[in-house]
Amino acid sequence: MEIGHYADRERRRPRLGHTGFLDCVPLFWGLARTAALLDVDLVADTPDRLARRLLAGDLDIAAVPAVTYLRHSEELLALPGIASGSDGPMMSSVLVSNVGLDELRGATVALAPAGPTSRRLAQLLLEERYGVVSRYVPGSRDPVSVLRGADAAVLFGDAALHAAVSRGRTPAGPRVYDLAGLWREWTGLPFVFAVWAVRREVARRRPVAVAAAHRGLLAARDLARAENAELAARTARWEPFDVPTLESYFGHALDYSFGARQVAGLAEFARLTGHGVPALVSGEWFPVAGDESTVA
Ligand SMILES: C=C(O[C@@H]1C=C(C(=O)O)C=C[C@H]1O)C(=O)O
Repeated sequence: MEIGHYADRERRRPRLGHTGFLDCVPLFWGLARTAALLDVDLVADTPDRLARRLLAGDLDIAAVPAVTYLRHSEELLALPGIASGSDGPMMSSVLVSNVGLDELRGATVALAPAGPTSRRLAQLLLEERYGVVSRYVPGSRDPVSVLRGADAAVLFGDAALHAAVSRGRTPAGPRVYDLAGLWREWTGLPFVFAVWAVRREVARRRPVAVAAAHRGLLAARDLARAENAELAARTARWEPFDVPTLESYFGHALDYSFGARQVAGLAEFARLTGHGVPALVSGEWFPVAGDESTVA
């Protein structure tokens, strides 16, 4: 009887951490429809906890906040070709505010828990683009109550999308500023909120499994893009967003590319926030999926 086989760590599916927000839904769609879902263990958690769990060895590959990746690029490698960001307004990372941005000097800004990149981007824009120094306090994830006790608040994920969509319908409410949109206007570059990262140690020990998961993610992304209308219609049955909103969010606002322009955007963010520029800028990625000679 092969009891040893059952417990063999190397046969374990790669544990893949995702945020559980709508920005990962197209990937589930593609992973399910290509059957690559059978080759990974999906684990949902908040972006900051995914990063902690990846670094602690509790996950093998995960979508981690860009700021965490920049801080830990010695332990992590980014998978090429895929990230979560946008080249213009993203809709799911926003600053909601009772006043204009240049009126936020000395004002209280509530920062969403669990989304360190959105928080850092908002602070960077306020301080460096608008010359505004505000008082930052911990915020909540509830778009309805988040402005109680604060003049403005950073939201990300589905709560931000909700705020962005409501603003279009009830223009009398608080203003909603799209953080990636403001970044794009300021720098001319796309913004990367999360990269898919693997621990270097896992990449060394299990290159074939990591390459297969990487290929699975790329194929899932491409299939979801090709089937966007159907994806939006199926998702709208369960989410508080209508089909046109989801079609536009999945198909236009979200950008899963991670090529030269996105790397330039990430490098610029690293420079402006005082992080070292990550090695991937000089071409250090996990070996590209599909190139079996580099992963055998
Ligand atoms: C804006 C989004 O990106 C999220 C924002 C993150 C951050 O601010 O650190 C991290 C992961 C992303 O999933 C979103 O999920 O909608």
